[in-house]
Amino acid sequence: MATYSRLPGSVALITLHNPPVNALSAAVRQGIVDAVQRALKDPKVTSVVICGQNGKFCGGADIREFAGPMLGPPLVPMIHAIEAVDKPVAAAIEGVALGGGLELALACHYRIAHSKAVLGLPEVTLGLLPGAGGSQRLPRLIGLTAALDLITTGRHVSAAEALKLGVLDQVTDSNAVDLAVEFVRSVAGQPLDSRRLSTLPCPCPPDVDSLLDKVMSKVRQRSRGALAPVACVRALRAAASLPYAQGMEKERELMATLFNSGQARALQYAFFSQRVVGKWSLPSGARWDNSTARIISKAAVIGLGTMGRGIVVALALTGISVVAVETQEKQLAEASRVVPAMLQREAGRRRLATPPGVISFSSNLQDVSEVELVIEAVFEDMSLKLQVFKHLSSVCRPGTLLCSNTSGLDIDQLAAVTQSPGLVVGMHFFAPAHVMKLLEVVYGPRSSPEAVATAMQLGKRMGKVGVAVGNCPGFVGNRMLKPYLEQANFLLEEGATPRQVDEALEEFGFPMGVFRMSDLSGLDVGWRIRKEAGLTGPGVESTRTRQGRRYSPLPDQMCEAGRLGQKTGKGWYQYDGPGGRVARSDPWVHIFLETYRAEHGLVARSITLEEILERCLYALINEGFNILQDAVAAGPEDIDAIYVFGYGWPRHRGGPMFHADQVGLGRILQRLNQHSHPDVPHLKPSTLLRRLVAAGSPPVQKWREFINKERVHSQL
Ligand SMILES: CCC/C=C/C(=O)SCCNC(=O)CCNC(=O)[C@H](O)C(C)(C)COP(=O)([O-])OP(=O)([O-])OC[C@H]1O[C@@H](n2cnc3c(N)ncnc32)[C@H](O)[C@@H]1OP(=O)([O-])[O-]
Repeated sequence: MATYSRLPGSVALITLHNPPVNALSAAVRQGIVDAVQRALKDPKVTSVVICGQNGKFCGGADIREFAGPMLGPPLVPMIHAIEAVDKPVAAAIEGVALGGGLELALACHYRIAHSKAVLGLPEVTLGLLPGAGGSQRLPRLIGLTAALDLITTGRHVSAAEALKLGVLDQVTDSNAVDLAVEFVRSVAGQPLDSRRLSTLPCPCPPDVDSLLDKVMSKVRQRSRGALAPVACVRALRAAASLPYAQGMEKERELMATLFNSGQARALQYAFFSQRVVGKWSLPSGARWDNSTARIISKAAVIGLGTMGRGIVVALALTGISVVAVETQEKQLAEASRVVPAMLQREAGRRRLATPPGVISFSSNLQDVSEVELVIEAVFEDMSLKLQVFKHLSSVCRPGTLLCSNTSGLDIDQLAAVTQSPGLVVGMHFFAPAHVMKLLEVVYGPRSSPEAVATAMQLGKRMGKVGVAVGNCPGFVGNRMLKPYLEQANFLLEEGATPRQVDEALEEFGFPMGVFRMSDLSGLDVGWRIRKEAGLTGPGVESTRTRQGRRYSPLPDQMCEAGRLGQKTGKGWYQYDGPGGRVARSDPWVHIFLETYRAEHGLVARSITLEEILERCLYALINEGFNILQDAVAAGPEDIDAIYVFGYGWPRHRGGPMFHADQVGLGRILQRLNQHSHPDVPHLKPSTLLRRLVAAGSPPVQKWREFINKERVHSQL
């Protein structure tokens, strides 16, 4: 709702009440409509201030209402009515003015904000556009070029930047509501025509068409099939070329198309998934709201390879003092040189004046004795990690949390060699660790709630999306990746080319197909893991069935030929040289594949794009169902957040489990059955998938409840 009060000196104060962010729910909209009417009718009122309760102006339209029928007064006429008021109206912005919240402020005649406020039109990130006049008013206020940037990226801006752009009239370090009240009193009675943004022309650069074309091609390239950024550019083209009323008509038309698109539903689901994963729970009953996190101020990182360096930077950026340890002198010297520069660069990118944390470098493990938390990031080798954990357990003071950045090794085994297994968790970062948003927090059967809470809290401080997952080989992300990679290799055996597979996946929306990705991360990473698993290496017979399952030796043979990817200038593609980035098809690979097929008596067949997507994606999704069944992930949102934030799954497709829901569980089951083969266990449909289909394929939002019920009745 919204409350109305009259302050001394003829100012009406309208306060939005809808915790936690005063979203514009039906009740709030009704409250605003009523309060504005009251202010208009009251002859003693000469000016109006709109603010939000509890230091938050407004977080925009109530996203939860999007799923149901539209109730209450619509937003657009409400906003028009505010602009039309003939008494000065000011928005007093504290906390946030986002989406519909900023659109509400743009309808006001003046905008005054607290210096810590954050503003933006992030609708594009929810698959929408600023459809309450924002796409038409903002460019009229700050010019087309700046509006294109804000609206197509959805980025949040600080009050200082908003003031510079011209979004705000004043910024204060003290109380924004008090200042706004004082301000509107001072302008009462003054003409308002020039303050009504809908009446102003849109300031455009002379080469407006070429600017719009350039931005359109940039958003198409960046967003790979996402509809909303394209619609945003179209709405801004209308603002630049049409009178306001016609621009609004275009905005309405575009919004209607977006609103009913599957992409908007997927992006809104992704928004809520990101919040659901913060409310973690463990099978023991420990949860985010009954476990206490420790506040870490001093940490250590062991191992300064690529991952370790990124983790040091991520920690230092939060203001934590970091002891960075590397026992190899050459690597230590290089890290001491590179890490401070990385930190400076990242601090600059985040607009921090100075990097807040202090880093000390050491080659001596003894130097970590005083820290509160250690993150081990040494080479992915179990015996080495066990040695490090044993050593840490004796060097660190009692109570120190010991974390491993392993990408899939057994956390419980590491915990077992320490004196306090309860204080051991996995903190699986993604490269580059100071940039990528995902953090898998891996708990073993003995990890304490405090250790999980601390790792999750630390992840949040670092700006990560932390997802608590159970301990199993590969955890969630890499466990699901395995069948996906496997299918991609099988497709090559059967007649596809790396480019064909990659193009299908890139068209689906991944920033990079599986083979380009593999070239980027290095083919030797998987090779080492397969050697450790006894799947390849000296003495292993070169057959296409290993350990009782279909196996493709193709990637091993690539490594044996020295083709390790970008770092060697050759992999599934060829590059200009070692470290080259531009992938070109390589005739060598085609001959290699033909020779391989001939040797194994395989006849290449033509493979459709549909088959490529089905085999790669449904194998991955099927493993997701197994993961839910095994309770390694608490719900589909956890898996989807992992894939969206760590594995390049297109956000406008919600995540693999959301995608399965959209495609239809019955169809996924039927296609898995069709592609299934006795020696490819990953394609054998999971029991959970079968049970969901048998239960009538409930929507993804109901799966958590379904799984819990099935578990109680021991059906899973
Ligand atoms: C014609 C239409 C045109 C207009 C379209 C729009 O305006 S589209 C909208 C454009 N606006 C946006 O895109 C802004 C979206 N919101 C945000 O970006 C952030 O929430 C924040 C920066 C406002 C606060 O960050 P923070 O880290 O301090 O907190 P937090 O993120 O953890 O959220 C706390 C709780 O609030 C909930 N909730 C939040 N916003 C909304 C909402 N609009 N609605 C409903 N609920 C919302 C959130 O789910 C969570 O609930 P839970 O889990 O406790 O039950």
